[in-house]
Amino acid sequence: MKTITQSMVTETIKKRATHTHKGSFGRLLVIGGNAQFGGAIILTSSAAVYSGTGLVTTATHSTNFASLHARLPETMVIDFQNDTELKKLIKTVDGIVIGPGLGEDKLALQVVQAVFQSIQSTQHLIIDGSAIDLVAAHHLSLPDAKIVFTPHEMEWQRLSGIPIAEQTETKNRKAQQKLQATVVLKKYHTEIYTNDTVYQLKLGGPEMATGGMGDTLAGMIGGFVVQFSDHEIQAILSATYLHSYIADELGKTQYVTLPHQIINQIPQAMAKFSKRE
Ligand SMILES: NC(=O)C1=CN([C@@H]2O[C@H](COP(=O)(O)OP(=O)(O)OC[C@H]3O[C@@H](n4cnc5c(N)ncnc54)[C@H](OP(=O)(O)O)[C@@H]3O)[C@@H](O)[C@H]2O)[C@@H](O)CC1
Ligand SMILES: Nc1ncnc2c1ncn2[C@@H]1O[C@H](COP(=O)(O)OP(=O)(O)O)[C@@H](O)[C@H]1O
Ligand SMILES: [Mg+2]
Repeated sequence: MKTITQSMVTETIKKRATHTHKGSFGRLLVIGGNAQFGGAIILTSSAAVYSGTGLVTTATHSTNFASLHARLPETMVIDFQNDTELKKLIKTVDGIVIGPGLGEDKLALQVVQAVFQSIQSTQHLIIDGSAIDLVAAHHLSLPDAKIVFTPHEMEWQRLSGIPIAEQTETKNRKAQQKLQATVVLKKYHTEIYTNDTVYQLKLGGPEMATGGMGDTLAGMIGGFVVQFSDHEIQAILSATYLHSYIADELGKTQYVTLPHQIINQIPQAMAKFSKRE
């Protein structure tokens, strides 16, 4: 396994060119948040915006509109029950994050199917949380797109069929090859399985064990892949690194680090790494 290094992050987060505008930094659609899990999609959307994504739209349950906008006026919203609007929007974005707080009911399944039917091969698709469980439970065929799965160990067990205690590098690699997608296996010392290489994160710790921490990472990965799309794998590695780097920095003075506190620190951390040689 290759360790993810600081230099991979500095190579990714380049200084922004001057003659640019919001359209230069990616369009991302973030889908999730049912009536019960609205907080998840606020975190994912916020992480995407604070990671520098040019334009973020959130497709969620309409009960979340007011709370989402109160926390994050930078995002646009649509009702994820509106199949026609959703499919129209999918055509206009560079990437999609689907799953945080989506739930697993009939509507959630329909939303995942709509995305799988409409997405194009050039678009990034980050599949997290409930969407991973839906793929596993309904044996959904994966669309032709740049797919990244972000499971925790139990979600990976459901998706790959490998029990947590048997999730070795060899077995995980075999399952990744079968999926032909990048897998960010989240745990203490997260492992990232790509088509060529397995990477390991040597940062992060139990100060991060709070609900919403993975929802936040999904938004960061989405924001990074649409912005730094020339090097998709480096973008994924960099987002994963920064997420835990910020947590460890906060963890020097805090017993726990909350997802929204990590989100607030993303712009500063990106500036710091973009200036490092
Ligand atoms: N504020 C909000 O709106 C929030 C909304 N959320 C949304 O909720 C949805 C469901 O996601 P979920 O992760 O909470 O539930 P699920 O997939 O059943 O996993 C839990 C089970 O797996 C087990 N487990 C074993 N290893 C593990 C590991 N390394 N990491 C984690 N778990 C591990 C674990 O074991 P146990 O705790 O019993 O020891 C337990 O049995 C999803 O859409 C998500 O986005 C959350 O983000 C929270 C904040
Ligand atoms: N003990 C730990 N050490 C390192 N990282 C941790 C630890 N506990 C949780 N994390 C990190 O927090 C995140 C949890 O993801 P996930 O379980 O999907 O959260 P949620 O769905 O509640 O948002 C992952 O990035 C994981 O690596
Ligand atoms: Mg999760």
